[in-house]
Amino acid sequence: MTAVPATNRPARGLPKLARLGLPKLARLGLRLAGSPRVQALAARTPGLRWLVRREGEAIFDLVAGFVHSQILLALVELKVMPTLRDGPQSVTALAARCAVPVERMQLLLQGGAALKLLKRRRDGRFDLATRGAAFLAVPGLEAMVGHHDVLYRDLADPVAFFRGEVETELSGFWPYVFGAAGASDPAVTAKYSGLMADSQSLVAADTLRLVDFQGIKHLMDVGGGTGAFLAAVGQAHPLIRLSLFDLPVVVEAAPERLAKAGLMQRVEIHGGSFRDDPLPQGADAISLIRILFDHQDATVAALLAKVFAALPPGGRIIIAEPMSGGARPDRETDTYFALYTAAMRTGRTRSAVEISALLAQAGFAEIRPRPGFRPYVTSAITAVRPLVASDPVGSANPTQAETV
Ligand SMILES: CC(C)=CCC/C(C)=C/CC/C(C)=C/C=C/C(C)=C/C=C/C=C(C)/C=C/C=C(C)/C=C/C=C(C)/C=C/CC(C)(C)O
Ligand SMILES: C[S@@+](CC[C@H](N)C(=O)[O-])C[C@H]1O[C@@H](n2cnc3c(N)ncnc32)[C@H](O)[C@@H]1O
Repeated sequence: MTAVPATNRPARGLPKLARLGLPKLARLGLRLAGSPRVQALAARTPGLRWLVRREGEAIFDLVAGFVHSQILLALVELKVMPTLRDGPQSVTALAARCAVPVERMQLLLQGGAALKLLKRRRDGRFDLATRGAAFLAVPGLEAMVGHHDVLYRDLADPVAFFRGEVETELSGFWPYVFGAAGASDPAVTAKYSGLMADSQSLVAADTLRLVDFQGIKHLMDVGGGTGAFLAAVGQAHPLIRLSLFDLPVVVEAAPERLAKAGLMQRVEIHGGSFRDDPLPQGADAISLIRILFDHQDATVAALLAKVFAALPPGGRIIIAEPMSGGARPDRETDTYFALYTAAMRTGRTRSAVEISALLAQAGFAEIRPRPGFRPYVTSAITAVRPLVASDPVGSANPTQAETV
């Protein structure tokens, strides 16, 4: 007989269930939950009925989630929610406005009300519900949902998707991800930069809450788009000098935004590619906001090495983006963002542990993950270039192009 270590031995006198040990208890739980007879019995048992209903609803939500998303997409495309901002409307009025047959409009509005985006009034008219109003108030969210048809098509055959057999549409959707060459058309770039900038305000707000910017004299935002994050930092911290670095075609639209924010006196704008060009020196902090998850590990390692080289000893790096829950899978980031970045084919939603390892490899110290209070908006990690030079483990060679 194998000896059981004293710490693993169940104490004498414990009830029989506890003596089974936790793993065995968990297996027993699975057997019970997975038995149709136990399910039926629980559904008839007064103290357990709520559990059956709650679990059933949770499972049904998974089954029906894609239908919910399509109801949301139709409401967004038909602009039903903004229309109802001004007050309730009848089904026939909305049907005429949206060019949808009355019966189908009823179906859509009833579905929207069931999802609590709309409210069905006693007189049969439909109104905006609190959740619908909150949805409209999230900057950029309507536009984000509006482009989900692309991801939806990429996931239409999920097994083929997970086998890596789908030529994803999303892989061609964000032109800048593939380097300067992919972002040469100013009209196309303006559309994508706009989508990013609109959805930036919550990210900036949460990053400013998660990260202490005190002591920073000069912040450079690498991949900072048209300057939305810098504008938020500049307004919150009036003494920080600011630099923006992004592709030349992207930064073209930055002066307009930064001038509107009254920040032109404090900002330097640099057009360049972090793949091909060195990063400008002089900032004592560099931020990478929603950058790493666009790229594969080799590109990220090369970029972090460049950031390390551009910072003075004691300089800080600030990373913010939605992160995988890693050992504790997260409902939003390990589903939506993980599949989204996988569909881009160059991207990956990394956990704080994975990003920390890449930072350590680049030579950074004092690596501090700062879990977001709503991880689907962002989490953050900060680190410091050590005062004493140490040999970074990673290579500083930038990758020229991502192999897709
Ligand atoms: C008391 C009474 C009667 C009423 C009270 C009313 C009241 C005050 C209710 C509370 C309402 C309230 C304050 C709600 C607040 C809701 C908020 C702030 C919701 C925020 C939601 C944010 C969401 C859903 C964000 C989603 C973000 C997405 C989908 C981002 C996607 C980003 C992508 C795909 C980025 C891609 C970049 C790339 C390509 C990978 O590089
Ligand atoms: C997902 S967006 C994030 C923009 C902004 N930081 C935000 O959170 O809204 C990625 C940004 O990285 C920039 N980018 C991509 N490749 C780049 C490169 N090689 N050099 C500089 N910037 C690049 C894009 O132009 C884009 O603005």
